[in-house]
Amino acid sequence: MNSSSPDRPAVVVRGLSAGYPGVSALEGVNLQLGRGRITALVGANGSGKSTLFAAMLGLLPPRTGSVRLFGQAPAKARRRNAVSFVPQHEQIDTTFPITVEQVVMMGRYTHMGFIRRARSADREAVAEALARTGLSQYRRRSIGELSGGQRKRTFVARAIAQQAELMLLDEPFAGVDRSSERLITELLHQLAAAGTTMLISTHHLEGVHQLADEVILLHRRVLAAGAPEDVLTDEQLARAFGASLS
Ligand SMILES: Nc1ncnc2c1ncn2[C@@H]1O[C@H](COP(=O)(O)OP(=O)(O)OP(=O)(O)O)[C@@H](O)[C@H]1O
Repeated sequence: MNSSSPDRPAVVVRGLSAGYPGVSALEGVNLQLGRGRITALVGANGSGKSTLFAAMLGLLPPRTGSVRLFGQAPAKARRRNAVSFVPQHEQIDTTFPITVEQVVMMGRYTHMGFIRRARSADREAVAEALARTGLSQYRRRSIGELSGGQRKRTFVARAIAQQAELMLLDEPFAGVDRSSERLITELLHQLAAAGTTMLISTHHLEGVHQLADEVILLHRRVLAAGAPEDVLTDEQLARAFGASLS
């Protein structure tokens, strides 16, 4: 069985420790994500969720341990367009003069050559992603003129247009209205049914049972992982949200 076998996990993280000068954000993290599965990443503020995404994207080198995406190092997996990322709201510069359609087209850059000329397949993928996220009529709008939910949908549309096998979503439900939340949840289920693997960080615990096949409870280390009903118990949540990070 090679690393591209459908039976192999999409993501394998082993003994991962990572952080910043003077900060140990992740310690000895082990996890696996099954192909076509939706996994929710749950943890208190500062528990290391965004750091885990950065390590999985190859943006933060491990201090110890390893991350393998489809058997490859993150940078290599990204070069072959296997990973897309939906950032947190705060990571987006809304003053940048760029339209919804241009943001979504960015999801196609890795499909284009060095010159980045959009072909009909790129334009079709962008039009489809805009339609699936209900944004077709906003395509010429600047992202600074959108509501929080519309802006989040724009970045989900960019990830859809990229057609990657693995999607990482950092707080896709933060600051979005109920209708955007329902639309995004439904879309993520459709993508998973088509084989996309997803890791989704969320503070929105009530929605996790409807959203995810599995949950990882993070508190610098993995406190628990498994089915939502096994992981989201009062006792485990108290450990994750009640404990200090020292
Ligand atoms: N660029 C950075 N430089 C220094 N410390 C950082 C940096 N980014 C995060 N940290 C620290 O690393 C730890 C983990 O932060 P991280 O952002 O990964 O947590 P999080 O679970 O995503 O939090 P939140 O839910 O608030 O987004 C925290 O102690 C945080 O203060």
